[in-house]
Order: sequence, then structure tokens, then C-alpha cells
Amino acid sequence: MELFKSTIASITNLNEEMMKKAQERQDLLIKPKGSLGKLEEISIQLAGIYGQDFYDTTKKAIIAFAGDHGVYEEGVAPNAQEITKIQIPNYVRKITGVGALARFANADVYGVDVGVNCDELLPGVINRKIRKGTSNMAKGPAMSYEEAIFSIEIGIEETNKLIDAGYRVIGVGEMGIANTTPTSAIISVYGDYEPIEVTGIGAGLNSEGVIHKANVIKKSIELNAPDKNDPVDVLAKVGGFEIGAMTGAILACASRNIPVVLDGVISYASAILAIKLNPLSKLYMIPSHFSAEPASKKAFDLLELSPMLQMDMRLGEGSGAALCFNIIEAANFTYKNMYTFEEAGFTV
Ligand SMILES: Cc1cc2ncn([C@H]3O[C@H](COP(=O)(O)O)[C@@H](O)[C@H]3O)c2cc1C
Ligand SMILES: O=C(O)c1cccnc1
Repeated sequence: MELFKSTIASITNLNEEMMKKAQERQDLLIKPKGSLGKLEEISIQLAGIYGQDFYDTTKKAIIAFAGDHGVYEEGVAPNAQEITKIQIPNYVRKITGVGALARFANADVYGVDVGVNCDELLPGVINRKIRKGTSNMAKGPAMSYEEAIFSIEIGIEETNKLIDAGYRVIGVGEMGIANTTPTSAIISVYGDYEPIEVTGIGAGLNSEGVIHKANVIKKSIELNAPDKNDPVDVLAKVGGFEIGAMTGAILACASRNIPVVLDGVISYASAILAIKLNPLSKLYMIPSHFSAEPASKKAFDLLELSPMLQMDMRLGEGSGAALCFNIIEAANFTYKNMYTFEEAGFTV
């Protein structure tokens, strides 16, 4: 509880002076002002985050949290639950979507077990298991209030370790069969959306399956009555351990002046919770891509952020965040390496 509170309390505004400096430099570079669009915006945001007008973005990592879901037993996901435990070690081996994209971007991948339904230790994966999956939210709360706080604190601790190890850009990822169900529930609660409006195929449901999934979400929200004025209550009642841990990772980055790159729809749910816990955390977020899940539009309406890419991706894992690492580095590289009008000898 202490770490949770102190992390939330230590998030500050961005450094306005450095942002002004970065904006001034952008305006001197040989281009029409503003013509590099989001590349310029990112370079200025980074200056505000790091509190430096020149900074290094080369040391990058994805931190991916894995957990299982009791609501899986309701038939809301089309794949075997065992895929969670099989796939998370594969992230670290860099043979999955996020793994390959992280290799491509020269980034590292860390996997953290916060609640996978297995007894064995998973190779290469950090073991911070809370328990072997959440409870079925269609029958009661997914987890206790204390477990919800604990999941956030694990995210904070594991992310702080990466920041201590020198990572300067962190992307969040996840693995958890059925986790688009609690994701849609959280987005439904915060936007007062009908579950059917924010429920999609996840990892491959058919259209009947989507209707059933939305009904399960509706039932879970009605049964648990999460209090949207208390994000921890929402996480506890209709969330997931990896969703909480990603919320913690976002808060840790914000509290330590590190940019945090969002991924797909599951990370949007974590981002909503982080913003509800401290609105300043949003200033540290870099949204990567617009997930193909129908909840995306609604989630971005709530977040009031606009992602860089629309790639029709719906993988999760941290894949979109890893893909955007290159863009973030390009933002920094152009900002650093373009000449000013004066340096280029413009006379007109
Ligand atoms: C082989 C495989 C690899 C994945 N990697 C990410 N997910 C994605 O799908 C899951 C969410 O979708 P749903 O709610 O429909 O289960 C999460 O684990 C997410 O990371 C995967 C899913 C599968 C099947
Ligand atoms: O948007 C995502 O990240 C996503 C969508 C469906 C399934 N898994 C992840």
C-alpha cells in the first residue's frame, strides 16, 4: 500500500522549460514549422519527461505481465488457457510477435508471471505470481481489494528495477487468455458503454461468441457493481492481475520520468485506471497503435489521446509498443541531427 501511495503521489508535471527549449529548436530546423507532426510532438514530450533538451532513447524494453482469468470458464475466449503459460516464456525467447518486433527495434523483453494458472516456474520469466488466475468475475469479484493493490505494486516494483538498470523507454505488454473480457468490462464501466459496444473477437471468437462474451461482461458488471470513483475497486471486481500490473508499470514510469509506450486494447484499460489514479500519468504515455478491437475508439475517447499508427493489429503482447520504438527513436534522431536553417547556410 505504501509503494502504491508514494508512487502515485510522486508523479509531477512535465518540465515546461525543457519543452519550450525543444519547441524552439524544432522551429529552427530546416523545415516548415510543425511539418514533422507527431515526430515533433514526441521530441517535445520527451524533453518534458526527461527534463533535458537532449536525451538518449536507445535503451528500450518491453515489460510484459502474464495472468490467467477465472472468467475463462464462461467460454469467453476461443483458445486453450494453457497458451498463457506456453506463450509468456516465448516472449522472452523473442520468438513471438513482440519478441521479433523487439529484436527488430533492438529492445529487450521481460516477462513477469503475476498469475498464470500453473505450478511450475516458467523459464526466463520473473515469478511474481499472486495466485493461479483471478476468480470468475461472473460469479463474484475477480480478486480482493488487497490483491488489486498488490498487482499494481508488483508492476511498479518490476518496472522500477528496469529503470534502475538504465532503460529509458519502456513499453507495456501482456499475455492472458481471456483478458479482452475484463478489458472490455473496464472500458464499459468507465465510459458507461453497453458491453456489446465495446466487445470484440479478442483472439478469434465467432459472432455468436462475441454476443455471449458481452452478456457475460454485462452480468459481471451488474453482479459486482464496481465503483468507478475507485479504480482499485474496478480492477478488483472486473479486472485482471496483468491489467493491474500494467497500471503499476505506467505509474512507475510516470513517477520516474520515463516515457511509457502503450500497446493494444488491454493496455488502454490499464492506462484508463492509471489516469484515474493520477491524471498526470497521462503526460508520460505514448500511445502506439489503434487496436482493431471495437473498444479502441471508445477507449481513446476516454483517454483523449491519439495513437500514432493504425495497422489493424490485434495481437497485444506489447507488439505495437515495440513497433513504435523505432518511431520514438526517429523523433529523437531527427530532432538531434537535422540542421538548423543557420547551420545549413540558408540565406533566404
Ligand atoms: C497463440 C496466441 C498468442 C497471443 N499473444 C497474445 N494474445 C492475445 O490474446 C489474448 C486475449 O484474447 P482473448 O481475450 O480472446 O483470449 C491475450 O493473451 C493477448 O495477449 C494471444 C492469443 C493467442 C491465442
Ligand atoms: O488490442 C490488442 O492488443 C488485442 C486484441 C485482441 C486480442 N489480444 C490483444
